[in-house]
Amino acid sequence: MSEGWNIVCENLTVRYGAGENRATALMDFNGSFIPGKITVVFGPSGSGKTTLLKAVGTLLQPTEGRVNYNGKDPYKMLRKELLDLRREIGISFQHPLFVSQLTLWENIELVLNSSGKLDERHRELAYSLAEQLGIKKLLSKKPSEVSGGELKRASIVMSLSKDPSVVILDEPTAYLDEESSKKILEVLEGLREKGKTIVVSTHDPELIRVADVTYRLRYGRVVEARGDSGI
Ligand SMILES: Nc1ncnc2c1ncn2[C@@H]1O[C@H](COP(=O)(O)OP(=O)(O)OP(=O)(O)O)[C@@H](O)[C@H]1O
Repeated sequence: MSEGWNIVCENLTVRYGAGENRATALMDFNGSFIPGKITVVFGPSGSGKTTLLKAVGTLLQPTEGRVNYNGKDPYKMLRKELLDLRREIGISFQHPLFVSQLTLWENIELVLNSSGKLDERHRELAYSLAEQLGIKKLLSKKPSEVSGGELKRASIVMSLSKDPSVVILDEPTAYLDEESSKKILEVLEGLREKGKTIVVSTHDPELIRVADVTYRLRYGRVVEARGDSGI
């Protein structure tokens, strides 16, 4: 499957902690993420961007409200159905997770394998993404042997090489120089052309500029929504 999914959030609320420590990170988020559009979530640090991306990415069950993938709530799916859906979601978070004993390439293969996509087509896709993002020569290195920015780009290759229908990237251009950020934008524009559903959080004005739809968050609430997010 390569086309994107329609993701619709209804009154999505996420609270962390319990008792006196209970805090609302996301409040009543209503919005959608649609195929062939780059949807950007931005706002100050702590405004709930990562929380929203995790909830949309099926990694954090909302306290209230719903996420719908083509009309179905992943948090109510049977395990097998949820695992199949997760194979079609490529996520890269701010602090990338790698197995430290493995090379970058082995880490990429690990992700492909766990998605049932360890084949030539996906290996080639990984190589071409690595080339596009300027890290192909580093694939034989271990995570500790490359810079933070290089690791960030490797993590984006890792999440995209399985050719997911839904792409969720948390601050993909953070800590990157202008040239690397531009390459990430080009990758995102290519994914948009392919009709993927693209969800990105950022502080980067350039990324906000190329977005089709934007949600600005403040204290866990949407304070401004722009673009056509209708389905
Ligand atoms: N696991 C957690 N337990 C308790 N509180 C949390 C947890 N994760 C996040 N928070 C809190 O929830 C709020 C939203 O955090 P979140 O990481 O979603 O913000 P953000 O907009 O992504 O911030 P940044 O731009 O700094 O990455 C913050 O107040 C944060 O301290």
